[in-house]
Amino acid sequence: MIEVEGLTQVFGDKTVVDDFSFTVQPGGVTGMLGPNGAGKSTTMRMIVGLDRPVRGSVRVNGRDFRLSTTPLRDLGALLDPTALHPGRAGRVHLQALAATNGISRSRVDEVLDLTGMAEAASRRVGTYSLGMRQRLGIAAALLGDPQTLVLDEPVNGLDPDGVHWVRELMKHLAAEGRTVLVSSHLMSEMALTADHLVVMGRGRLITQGPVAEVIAQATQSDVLVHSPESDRLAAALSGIGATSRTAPDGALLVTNVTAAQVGELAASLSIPLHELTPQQGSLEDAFLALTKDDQEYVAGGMPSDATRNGAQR
Ligand SMILES: Nc1ncnc2c1ncn2[C@@H]1O[C@H](COP(=O)(O)OP(=O)(O)OP(=O)(O)O)[C@@H](O)[C@H]1O
Repeated sequence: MIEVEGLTQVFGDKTVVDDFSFTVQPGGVTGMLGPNGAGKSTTMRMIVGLDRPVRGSVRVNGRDFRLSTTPLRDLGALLDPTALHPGRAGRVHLQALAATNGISRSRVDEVLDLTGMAEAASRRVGTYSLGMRQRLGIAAALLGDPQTLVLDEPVNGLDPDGVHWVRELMKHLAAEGRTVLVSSHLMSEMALTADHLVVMGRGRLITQGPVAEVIAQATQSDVLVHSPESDRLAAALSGIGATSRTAPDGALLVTNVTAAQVGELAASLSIPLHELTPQQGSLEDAFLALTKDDQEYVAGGMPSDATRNGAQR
């Protein structure tokens, strides 16, 4: 378990992590989401003890991780895959880590196999692609067979096969009862991988909870209804406080009501239904809604026709 309490970090005159508290439970994958510059990496660096917070505390499995005498066994981290010695072979990098942490050489070969890096292990890290560096970083995080993992953007640079592999690996590690905290900008990936979410913006907690709850809290859920008597149904739905709007194909999109209530109401009035489908927002919808006031880096709109025409002249 990771317990973060009142964590605060200041760089210059900017408070980049601000009284941030959250808990990561074992046995599941917790996704940390936030816009660019929200403070995710800074928070992760403080969790793994690379940076000292100005205020607040972090406990990993009930203890201050910075005092650990077996750090790689307690917590495995992937933070910056580019921060590797370019002249060293991948295997040598892992062997050096293993030697300073009392981990056997055979474990190095195990994690190289596990991450698909065995063949490239004798090549210098400087020749690796970003995806290969990520795999080596994940191999290093797994070296001590740790109870807790902190992974900052682990799928960055990986091909679809690699993304799938990381997803399955994280789920597998969590199913073994480990604690897994992961950040990613890929919402579709997070929706498939995470059980819980911690959403942050401008260094502060926006919300945390199970993925379905976070999505439900931030998005409007509609019920899609197809009926040959949609006008009569819409009138009846309005009588029980639901709001309906008509889609271009004639379907009703109904809010403030469950699919079961729509079905029961239709049955009680003998209104036939051809379709009754609950529709939930996506994690991306929820993320955009939750962080809309906390985006620091907002792109300009698409070039307007006027601009494009002007450019052509
Ligand atoms: N060592 C540092 N010195 C000064 N400012 C820093 C330092 N590290 C991070 N920052 C600033 O802290 C803020 C949070 O950065 P951080 O990298 O933690 O955000 P993030 O949520 O991980 O962003 P991204 O999604 O873009 O990776 C940013 O404004 C960043 O410029």
